[in-house]
Amino acid sequence: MSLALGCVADDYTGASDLANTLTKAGLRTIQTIGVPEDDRALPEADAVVVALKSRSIPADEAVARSREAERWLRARGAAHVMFKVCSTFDSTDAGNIGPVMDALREAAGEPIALVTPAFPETGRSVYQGNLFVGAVPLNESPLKDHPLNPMRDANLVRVLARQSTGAVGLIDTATVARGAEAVAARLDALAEEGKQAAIADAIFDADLETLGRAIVTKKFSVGASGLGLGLARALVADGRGTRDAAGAAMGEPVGGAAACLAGSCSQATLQQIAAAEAQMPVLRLDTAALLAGADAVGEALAFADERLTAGPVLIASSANPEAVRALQAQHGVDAVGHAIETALAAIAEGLVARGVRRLVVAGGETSGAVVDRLGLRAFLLGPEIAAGVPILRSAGRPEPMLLALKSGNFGGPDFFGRALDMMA
Ligand SMILES: Nc1ncnc2c1ncn2[C@@H]1O[C@H](COP(=O)(O)OP(=O)(O)O)[C@@H](O)[C@H]1O
Ligand SMILES: O=C(O)[C@@H](O)C(=O)COP(=O)(O)O
Repeated sequence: MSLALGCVADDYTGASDLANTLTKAGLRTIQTIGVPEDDRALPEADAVVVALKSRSIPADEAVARSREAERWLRARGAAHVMFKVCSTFDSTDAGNIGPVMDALREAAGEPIALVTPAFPETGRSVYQGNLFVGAVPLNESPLKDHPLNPMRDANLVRVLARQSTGAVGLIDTATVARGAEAVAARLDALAEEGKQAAIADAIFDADLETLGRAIVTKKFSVGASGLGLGLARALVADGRGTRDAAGAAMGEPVGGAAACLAGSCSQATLQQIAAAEAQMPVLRLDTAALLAGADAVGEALAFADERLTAGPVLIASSANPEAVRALQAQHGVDAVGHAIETALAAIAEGLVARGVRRLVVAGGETSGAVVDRLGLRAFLLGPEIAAGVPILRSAGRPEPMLLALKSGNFGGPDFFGRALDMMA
């Protein structure tokens, strides 16, 4: 396998989002869960996205896992490795974007890393270093209430500087408008000044194409799906792609029952759960009772047992920001997140034991817990359900499964119904 592009993603939904973008742009892409144990089990690909669950773990562990993934990708020919972070730059001042970026940049031997989370297709744009979510700055968006990493500063030069050991500069929109050579020159100039990272403005896909052309010959970058798009288009223009890569891996229907799980508390997911009430039975977990030791998993599986033969069910822990804060104040942020993720993963395992073969999961950390519990190791890319959310087909499992791992913030109000229709 000689890869045109290698990617290390800090969560599983983010990895499937990026793999979807690369596939649509013309790179045959595989998503692996962690570093694969055996290369021979993987089909030929132009790009591999190694998905890690490293966004909210201690920084030194995130660095170690990311370095291992980067070494694996380089050994398979990836001259450029992109570190995939969230388009809303989800992180805390302790990391993990800064520490992982510092370590991978140094390993690549690059003096400076270009960084941009812009993803115009989903409304994420960067102007003068400030990240906008739709029409509002990041700190005024629903991300200000994220249960694990509330984002309270839209200025990414500042945010990244607090996490990185190096100084951070800016490649502004006027420079990007002058083209790839101007971007490359500005990157060199910032490196000369001693900057080790540069936030790059990008508002439209054309800006990301410029950035992709400017850095495709460098060894390392940091971004969300938009930068993946820019890099993929530059590589395809260079003859490194595959025609008809998109949606090719959907395969035969997998049959079995279908279900949805939601652990995301994002505004988009809360609306999607409300809309799903009209389409399927919905169980809202009693999270206070779960934290107090009640058998929420047993109750959820009993709920599913009574209904699964008639059609899909949705089981959700999701709650509004006030309820999330109240539970966290009582038990602590980490304990709440861990207990709920563990319960949803156990419910997923129970559902699969009951014949579920098509599973939709909302939430990045939640998807990580579920996929790990199910022991899934790699995915092939099927068609796109909504921007940033593809259908995934499990690889290397005797009985294949279809999954959709939805970033909390992605998808329209009808997401769950639409995903189930497309996975039928
Ligand atoms: N009712 C709740 N109260 C507090 N935390 C919750 C609740 N439901 C889920 N969580 C936790 O919130 C976090 C949501 O993160 P994640 O799954 O990554 O969603 P998103 O994709 O929206 O970021 C998880 O750790 C999850 O366990
Ligand atoms: O870039 C994005 O917005 C997504 O790909 C992503 O990383 C999803 O993270 P979650 O919202 O935590 O699922």
